[in-house]
Amino acid sequence: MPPQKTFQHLTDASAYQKLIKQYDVWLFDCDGVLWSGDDLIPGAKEVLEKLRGWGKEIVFVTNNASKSRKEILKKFVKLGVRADETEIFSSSYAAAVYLKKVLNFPSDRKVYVIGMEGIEEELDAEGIQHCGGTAKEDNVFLPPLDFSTLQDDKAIDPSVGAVMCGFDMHLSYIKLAKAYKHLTRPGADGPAKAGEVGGGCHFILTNDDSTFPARGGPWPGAGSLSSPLLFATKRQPTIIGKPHQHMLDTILAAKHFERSKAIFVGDRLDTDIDFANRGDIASLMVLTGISTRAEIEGDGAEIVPDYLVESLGDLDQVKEL
Ligand SMILES: O=C(O)[C@H](O)[C@H](O)COP(=O)(O)O
Ligand SMILES: [Mg+2]
Repeated sequence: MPPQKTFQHLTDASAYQKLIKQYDVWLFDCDGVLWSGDDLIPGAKEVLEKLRGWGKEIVFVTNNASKSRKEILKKFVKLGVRADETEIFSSSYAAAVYLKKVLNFPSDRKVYVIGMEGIEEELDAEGIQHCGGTAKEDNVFLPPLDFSTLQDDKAIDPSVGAVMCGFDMHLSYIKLAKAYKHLTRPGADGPAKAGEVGGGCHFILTNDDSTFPARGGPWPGAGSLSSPLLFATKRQPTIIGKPHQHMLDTILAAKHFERSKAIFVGDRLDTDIDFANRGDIASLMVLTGISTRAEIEGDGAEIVPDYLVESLGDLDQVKEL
């Protein structure tokens, strides 16, 4: 058995200073690191400003697909945190890029969305047609045990060539039922082809976080919302967000940094820290989100960061480099 990985718990200004000196590229998870819902983590804004002032490159990497990069940028502005759209990588963006650039998704096919504006706006930006999502007709409740409207020819659109599932606070039976029908029609396992009616239908999850950190949380996350579809269809989806490779590919296509000089700051072991570990990027865990210190201690710990601090705000104790 390989020896258990250990982490360094950093607790004072000189340890934080040494860490900052060591890494030139700082990648930040958002929910649970910079903010929790709409509440900024104390000190996070100040630390980001200091890192910029010391010439560090900043990148934001979020699995949150509820917003597009443009909308995430608005959130940064609202919270008074400096950011640029080119620094933001969301799973909604990475998923749209994956469809366009990796799958060459045909322009005459549509994506059926379980999700919110974030996914729709990123699909629009890539020129990909979509339905479901926030469309009025799919944001209603069906009368109990009444499947009649789903029999309508228009209900199950054969031009759909992919189902994309992300965080959706208006998840409903109608959306699950339509997505299920697309994913299980004859030949759905294959790729979507141009000019075809029905046939292949890709199954894509923006991310599969089990829980979501926000005030009063954790709450069920995007992965919990897509699980009924996995259960019903027995299909294995392609998952885009952290810890999966597609997210790293999307970042590296735009940012060309040396991995040995980069560090990823995250609150969640099975997404952020695993993402960094798999990608040969150093990892710093904070305790302001989902995962706990108990999970990285002891023999049973499977995913362990390189460093631990209580909160990103602690690094604000560093006054100069
Ligand atoms: O359910 C979700 O989508 C996730 O919990 C959440 O949005 C993760 O965001 P991150 O921590 O990667 O910023
Ligand atoms: Mg997080």
